[in-house]
This record gives sequence, structure tokens and C-alpha cells, in this order.
Amino acid sequence: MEPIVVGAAIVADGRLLAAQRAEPEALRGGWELPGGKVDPGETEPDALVRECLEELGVEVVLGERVPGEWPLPNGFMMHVWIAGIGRGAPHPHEHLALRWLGRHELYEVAWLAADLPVVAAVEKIVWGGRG
Ligand SMILES: Nc1nc2c([nH]c(=O)n2[C@H]2C[C@H](O)[C@@H](COP(=O)(O)OP(=O)(O)OP(=O)(O)O)O2)c(=O)[nH]1
Repeated sequence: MEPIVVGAAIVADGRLLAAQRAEPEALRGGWELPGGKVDPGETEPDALVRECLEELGVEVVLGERVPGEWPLPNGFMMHVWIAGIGRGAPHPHEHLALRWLGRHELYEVAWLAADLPVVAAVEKIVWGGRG
């Protein structure tokens, strides 16, 4: 089985949460969806809830899985869920910064290259057709 990275497209008040990576050096400053690697024996949704708690200090409530999967440069495959915040307010415990992006701000941040098609897929689900 391919190693999986799970990502959360956290949406609140019509905005998507983007997080700016602190490390490794090659990815520092790039923007991503909160998440991380699935540990052995862990389900993907459990891993995503755990990562969001560790990284942001929030309990997320997972919604639908974004159809598709995206290869990452490190050989991992990324799976993404739409999510809401069940409890807490996000803080960048492991990131340089967080931003809530409205539909028309979605591409204002320098997303990691692998994330661009993911953001497009999330945009379609959350906001529908042309904006
Ligand atoms: N979390 C996340 N990782 C992404 C995204 N896009 C992307 O290319 N990646 C890459 C960056 C990292 O090489 C890898 C995820 O690793 P991570 O560092 O977030 O995961 P982790 O906390 O479980 O990692 P680790 O420190 O245990 O190695 O996937 C994304 O949108 N979200």
C-alpha cells in the first residue's frame, strides 16, 4: 500500500484555512492544508483528526472526502477531506502562519506545487462553478 498523507480542507464562514510550512527548509514558506502522515495501524480519518489537534489545537469534524488523490514529491499520496471546526480556534503550533482565504483569495498564497490541483478540487466542492 502507498504511504498516505492526509490533508484537511477546513472551511468556516465561507473561507478555507491555509497553513504556512515552517520546515523542512525546501518547503519552508509554502502554504498547505493542515495534516500529515498516517501512522501504522491508524485510519486515515483518525490521523487527520490527530494532526489537526497537534498542529492547530482544534478538534475537526470531517465531512466528505474530496474525490481523487494527489501524488506528492516525497512518494506519498495525498487524500483530502472537507472539514469543519468542532471545538477550539486554530493556532499555528507547528506552522509559520495561518490564513483564512475567501473564494477570491484562494490563490493569493504560494501553495506548495502539489496542492494547486487540490485547492481547485476543494474550490469546486465548496463554492461550486464559476465565481
Ligand atoms: N500536511 C501536508 N503535507 C503536504 C501537503 N502538500 C505537500 O506536498 N505535503 C508534503 C509535505 C511533507 O513532505 C509531507 C507531509 O509531511 P508532514 O511533515 O506534514 O507530516 P508529519 O507531521 O506526519 O511528518 P513527520 O514530521 O512525522 O515526518 O507531505 C499538504 O497540503 N499538507
